[in-house]
Amino acid sequence: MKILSFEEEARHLAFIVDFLKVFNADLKDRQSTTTQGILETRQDINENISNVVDFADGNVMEFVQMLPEIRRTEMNYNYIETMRERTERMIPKPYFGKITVDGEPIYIGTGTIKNRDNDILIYDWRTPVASLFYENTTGDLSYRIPDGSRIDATVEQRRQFIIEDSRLLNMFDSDVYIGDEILQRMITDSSQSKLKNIVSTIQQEQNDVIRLPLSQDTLVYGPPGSGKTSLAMQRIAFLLYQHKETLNPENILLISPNEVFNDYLSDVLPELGENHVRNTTFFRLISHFPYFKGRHFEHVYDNIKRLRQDDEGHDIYEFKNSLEYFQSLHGFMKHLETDGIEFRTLQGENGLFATREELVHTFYNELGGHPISRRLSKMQERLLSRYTEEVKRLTNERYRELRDSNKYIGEAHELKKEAHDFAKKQLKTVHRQVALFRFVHFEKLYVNSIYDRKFRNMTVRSVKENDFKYEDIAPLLYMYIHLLGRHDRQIQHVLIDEVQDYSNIQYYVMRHYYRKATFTSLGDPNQQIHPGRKDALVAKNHVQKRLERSYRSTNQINAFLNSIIPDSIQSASVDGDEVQKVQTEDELGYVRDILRSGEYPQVAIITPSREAADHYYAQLEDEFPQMKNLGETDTLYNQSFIILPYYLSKGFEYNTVILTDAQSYSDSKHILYVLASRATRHLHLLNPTE
Ligand SMILES: Nc1ncnc2c1ncn2[C@@H]1O[C@H](COP(=O)(O)OP(=O)(O)OP(=O)(O)O)[C@@H](O)[C@H]1O
Repeated sequence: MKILSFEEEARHLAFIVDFLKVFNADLKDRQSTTTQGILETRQDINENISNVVDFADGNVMEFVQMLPEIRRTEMNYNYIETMRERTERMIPKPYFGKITVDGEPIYIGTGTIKNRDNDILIYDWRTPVASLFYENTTGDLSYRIPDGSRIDATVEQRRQFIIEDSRLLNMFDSDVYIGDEILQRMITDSSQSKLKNIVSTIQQEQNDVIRLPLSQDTLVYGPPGSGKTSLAMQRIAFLLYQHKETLNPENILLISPNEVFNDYLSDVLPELGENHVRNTTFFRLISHFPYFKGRHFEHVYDNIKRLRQDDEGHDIYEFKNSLEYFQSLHGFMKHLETDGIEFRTLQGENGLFATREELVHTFYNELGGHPISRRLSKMQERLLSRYTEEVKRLTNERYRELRDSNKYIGEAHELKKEAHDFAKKQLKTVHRQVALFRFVHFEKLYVNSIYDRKFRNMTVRSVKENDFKYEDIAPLLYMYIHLLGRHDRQIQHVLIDEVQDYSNIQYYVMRHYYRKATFTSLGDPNQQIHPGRKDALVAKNHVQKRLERSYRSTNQINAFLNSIIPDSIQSASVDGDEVQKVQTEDELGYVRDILRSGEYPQVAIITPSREAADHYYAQLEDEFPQMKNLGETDTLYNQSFIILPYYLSKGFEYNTVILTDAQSYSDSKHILYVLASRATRHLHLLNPTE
């Protein structure tokens, strides 16, 4: 094996860059020819084959004959577009690593590039063989291929490159340096405020998770900064690559703690060559079901605030999220097969449409042999046809009235229309109730499922006042999804970030709704900021992985985190400033000085409440127009100066974090832990408890 010198590697890079540039220019040419081709074919269709396809004319055949050609041209166009985008993206940094495997050099980058002879010049990081790079060592190793078997290989050399603007700046052989120089460099690089693409420095324990099979449910726990979110992104990119033929971005869903995550996704995925992955929050699940339209549910942020202020709400929150209630809910729903179902009486403007008793009778006596979801859909069918009949009957009745009364003049068809509109209006509410399954009284069922009297009465009040709490969402959805058999059919893989925020019942709502999907769930029990206690997640049949090392914050910040929760973090980071604990009468003045100093590229001011955030913003916005006051539904986080209430800061990181009024977190070490771990370099705590 020949070991290339720095100069030889630089020459190789120059050759690859030239190749990519020529390839890119060629693709651009081909793109314009293909666009022209598509335009000409379209024009041809327009001119020569009439728009109104006429079977008698025989031009249908002509059109059909052209279809494969059109499809081929469009596929060709898509291929050219992908490759053009890929080469353009890769010119400044074609690859970041190299391994020599059984004598053959393999360069690794963010996409595969082949020459005209089909030789691979650069391997996509997601190819099976590239996995060897992430073993972070040399010697006799093996890698897994898609059919699950393993191939033995000897890695003779592992090299990392620093390439910027198409120039080789440095290179490291991992067997020469102890530790990972590039990782250190990446960690210390605070110039970027965006979530980074960590593809060049994925660590072995992270690589293991990224490359787990799609069919595998996985639960990953790891301390703050251990790369869980980054890993989720890399895993999405990996799965999409490995299952190109069967998996599209629309088949993957990321469930994250807040809306701001959209921005994160759009930062990283395109760099990895992927886009259009769907992102949602648990709260947004309710909007999938029109049944719940008009019901007011407390948002998770308000829930956290309320529980922190008020001891009263804890009991019921904990009860509704407990495994015990969840298990009893199963029993309750099973029992509904034979007894206990609740319906609403349906009442039109013109009188009774269907009584509760009648519906119960149909459910148990006429349809009792079917599973519940089938019974309910059959009932809906029947009620809808009764509705149609009733509209007909009412229309005729009204028509006769109109016709016979000498008050109304008009043609017969006008009177008929008026009569029909009248009939529909009379039954509008009924129709809505039937269409949305509101004849099933889910709220009452929910109340009945609560065996504790005190909690049941409290829930009755919430239902009456249309003031549902955050903890009501999961049981209601769970019942709804189960009893009606509602499932999403498109999503094949779900990634849940911050999974510690969900109770078992919430988790299983997501599992059941996305029934066709496997899950990668990532979190950290130490970052549970909800004031209520929760049982540990029961993750049956999940592979459980633990990440140990943390890459985000300086050793000093990590030591501070360990002082809050002992032994919670293994720092794989660098040294920085001491954590600043400041007692001051003038917090605003302190913050202002930091912002004015110009020393900090990105500062997050984290406040204990929305009101405090608004107050700071009002005081600072004139002097610092680049400042952003992050709102609850904002999707923009990437700002040099940002103010945000503590509950919005989950999952993100900022170069400098200032915690104002830090003593307000003395009730929860977990909150303090989460907030402090947002800082990558500098952490200032204003007025913490001593
Ligand atoms: N292998 C790696 N190479 C370089 N940087 C890394 C690596 N893994 C993680 N990081 C960096 O560490 C930081 C934290 O990563 P990330 O946000 O994914 O962690 P997390 O586990 O989701 O944290 P939290 O639990 O606090 O939300 C990011 O800046 C990320 O780029």
